[in-house]
Amino acid sequence: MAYNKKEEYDEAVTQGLMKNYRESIALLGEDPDREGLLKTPERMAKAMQFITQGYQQDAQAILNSAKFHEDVSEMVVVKDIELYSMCEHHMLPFYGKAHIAYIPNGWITGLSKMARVVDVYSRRLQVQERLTTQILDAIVESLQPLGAAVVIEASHLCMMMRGVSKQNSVTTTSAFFGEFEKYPTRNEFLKLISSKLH
Ligand SMILES: Nc1nc2c(ncn2[C@@H]2O[C@H](COP(=O)(O)OP(=O)(O)OP(=O)(O)O)[C@@H](O)[C@H]2O)c(=O)[nH]1
Ligand SMILES: [Zn+2]
Repeated sequence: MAYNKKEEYDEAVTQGLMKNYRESIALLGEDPDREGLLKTPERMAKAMQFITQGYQQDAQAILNSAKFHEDVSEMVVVKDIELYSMCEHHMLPFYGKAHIAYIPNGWITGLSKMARVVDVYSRRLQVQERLTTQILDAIVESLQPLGAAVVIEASHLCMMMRGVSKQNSVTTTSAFFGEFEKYPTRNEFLKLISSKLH
């Protein structure tokens, strides 16, 4: 399965979405037959299928595809993983960064798989809180670690382009498991992700 690039689109879904988007463009007062808009319903249909391709992807399959036995028990942190998701209330984007950590308990996974799991759950209709816990739960289920943590910082276009129109608010959500429920470990992680050193 292509993780990063959706190359195949379901024909029936594409046709259905195209019909809807053509109607939407007309309802919004535009001319769907104007040259610049002629291909727009098809582009939107493909873009939306790309943005929601996470429904067809399996986080466990991804994490387990590069799962290695390793006797280490030091904290692994992958920070600043960029994410783009869609708020389920307005179907407008929210975007930001995810920071993930875990303490292995016999198993590690490929570092890139963390970022792929972020994509699997970001590319759906989401709320930031659920996105955060789904990523955590996937890591816990696959690796059975001593601890795991996920922090997401994101800006929501539904709060920026419309509604309360607040341009600078950033929402932070977090989810902790095991060792990270204790303060020393949690604080070490929070300190590491706030550090500017790479
Ligand atoms: N908890 C949570 N809320 C979100 C998220 N994304 C958007 N929202 C909020 O979902 C809420 C939906 O509220 P409603 O009152 O039903 O919708 P609305 O009238 O468009 O609300 P306003 O955005 O305040 O204009 C808003 O407060 C949004 O800010 C998210 O990821 N998590
Ligand atoms: Zn919204």
